[in-house]
Amino acid sequence: AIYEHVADLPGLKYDFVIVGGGTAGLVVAERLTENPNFSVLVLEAGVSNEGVIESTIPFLVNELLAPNIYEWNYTTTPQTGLNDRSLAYLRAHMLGGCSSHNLMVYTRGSKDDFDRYAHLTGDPGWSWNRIFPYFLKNEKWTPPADFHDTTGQYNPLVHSTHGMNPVSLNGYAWPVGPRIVTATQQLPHDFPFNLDMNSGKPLGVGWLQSTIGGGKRSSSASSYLAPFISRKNLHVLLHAQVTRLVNPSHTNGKLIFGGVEFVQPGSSPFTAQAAKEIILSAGTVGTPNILMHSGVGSATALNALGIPVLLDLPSVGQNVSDHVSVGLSWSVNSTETLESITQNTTAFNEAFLQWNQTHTGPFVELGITHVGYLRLDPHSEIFQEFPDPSAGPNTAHIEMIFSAGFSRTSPTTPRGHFMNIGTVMVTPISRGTITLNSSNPLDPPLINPQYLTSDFDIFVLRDALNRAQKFVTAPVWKDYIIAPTVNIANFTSDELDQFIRTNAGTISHLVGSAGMSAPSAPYGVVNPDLLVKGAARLSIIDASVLPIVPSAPHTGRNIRYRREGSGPGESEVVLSLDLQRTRVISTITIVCLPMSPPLNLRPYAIMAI
Ligand SMILES: Cc1cc2nc3c(=O)[nH]c(=O)nc-3n(C[C@H](O)[C@H](O)[C@H](O)COP(=O)(O)OP(=O)(O)OC[C@H]3O[C@@H](n4cnc5c(N)ncnc54)[C@H](O)[C@@H]3O)c2cc1C
Repeated sequence: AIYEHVADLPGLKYDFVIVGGGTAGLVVAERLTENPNFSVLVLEAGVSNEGVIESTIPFLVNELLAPNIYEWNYTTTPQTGLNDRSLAYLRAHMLGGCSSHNLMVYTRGSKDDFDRYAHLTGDPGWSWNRIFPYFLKNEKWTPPADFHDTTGQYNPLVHSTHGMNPVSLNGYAWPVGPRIVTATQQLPHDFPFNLDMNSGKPLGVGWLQSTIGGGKRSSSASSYLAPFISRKNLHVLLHAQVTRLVNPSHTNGKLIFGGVEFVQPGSSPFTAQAAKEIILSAGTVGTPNILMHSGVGSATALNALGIPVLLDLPSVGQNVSDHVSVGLSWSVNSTETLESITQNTTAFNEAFLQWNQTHTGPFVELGITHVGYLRLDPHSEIFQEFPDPSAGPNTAHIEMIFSAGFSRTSPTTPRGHFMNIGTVMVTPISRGTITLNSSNPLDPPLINPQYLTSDFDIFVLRDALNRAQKFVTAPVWKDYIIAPTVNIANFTSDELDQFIRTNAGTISHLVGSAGMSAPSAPYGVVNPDLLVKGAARLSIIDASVLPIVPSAPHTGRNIRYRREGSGPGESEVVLSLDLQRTRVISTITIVCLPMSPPLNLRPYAIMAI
């Protein structure tokens, strides 16, 4: 059952208390309560997703991505890499978490990404092959809303029709879609067509797959909570903001928390008890925030704020990474673009009516038709300076998101009809932090992703924009594209950098603030079984445990590394040596490496050279 007021709960003693009813939290709540002997309480700070039409109708999601009650309404610290701009940092404040308001792009990442997690943690359970059955268990492949023939648009062999969360190809045919496929045929070397980017080998351009079924959003709330809400052993309390973990004790040298403290609006704190385990799933921002307010984090930082230190884990809140994006658009010689709806009230109302009546029409999706994954040129000069941070040769540095126009309109959106290519840097070297601003757990933490503070990251975005321009040179665009909205073709490299730093944003994929590492690693927050290091009966299950953001590839074959220096917490220098290990190609300084996983796996493997 879902409760609004703590007084309505039958009690506050459960086997498991799950902190955060978001993307991950509700999945684990469902799995645990399959066992009728387990009782589970989910504490969610936000509101219900029920009846929130903007969360159900895919096309309307943008309405949720503005300051409102469905949002934590965070802002990053000023970002030096973005010319000191602060960005809104979107985090859902509702059941289902970010799966209730994200852009529903369904990409699993590459085989390399998961194999790197396995290697980093020493746990083969994280490898692609071992995770793959869980993709299938999660995914319920569903026909698109328009029931079009999907032959040649995906590979059925890597999908499942028996999972929990409906996934589908686009259910509305924007005319730009087939043209994008033609462009891949005309420029096959640069933009090969990929039948299915969710096969573990995402390189190329393929048809978008979305967490949408029957024209409606699939979220953890719709797929993992709603069908099971009548389970007697599953209780969800809304408007319950967890402030800290309390009642600490020690058993066998391990820290155990006896309770979870939370508040409801205007209330004094309550404490829920977990007989078996406390499971943190408050997300990449929320989870480290709760840990630090509970005395788990860097002793130095906690002491400075007067928070009693219970467990010195310096990696808490460190090592965060994210995907940074910047887009280009072109006016087009067609009226069948997203603007035909977003800039026309009558058409908008008709589309709304059509969705309401039949769950068909343009509202069943976002107008993103394809996604592309590309690698930098292996001979690119940037690899003289930086080791390749991608997870391997099947992994992209660049993601491209192709849309049938502007999905959002603002006063600055030009009027007319457009095609958009969003480019995303998906293998960042920049690393940032989530830290506390005060000792009050109700104060928002400081979110500092340090976007574009590595020259590698800005290089990737420069390259990505050039690729986007290359894409529109395919003959298929001759009678379609009229002109770019911003012509960057003659920009100098410095001008291009300025364009990026002034316009780049985030696509809200922050990870790493409670990263997993091998049990023996001198950094990390959780072990590969997701139990917190140095604690018992406390686990973390959300995106904060991913030590490196999955990209959705690698030229470093010829590079070897050696570490110099490095005491815990110090910065260290990584030398890049040539294949014969006789010549230093470059050096990079990695700050806090002892608390972070290496940017590239191989340095650790061959550290001893
Ligand atoms: C706008 C946007 C677009 C995105 N687009 C995509 C996409 O297209 N495809 C994709 O794969 N990924 C996308 N992502 C990323 C993806 O949605 C997230 O990485 C993922 O949902 C994170 O899941 P999580 O379980 O870690 O955290 P969340 O889903 O954020 O869950 C955390 C939950 O904990 C709750 N919580 C936090 N603090 C507390 C507290 N103190 N007490 C109680 N409850 C608390 C929150 O309210 C929330 O419900 C997008 C994200 C955003 C924001």
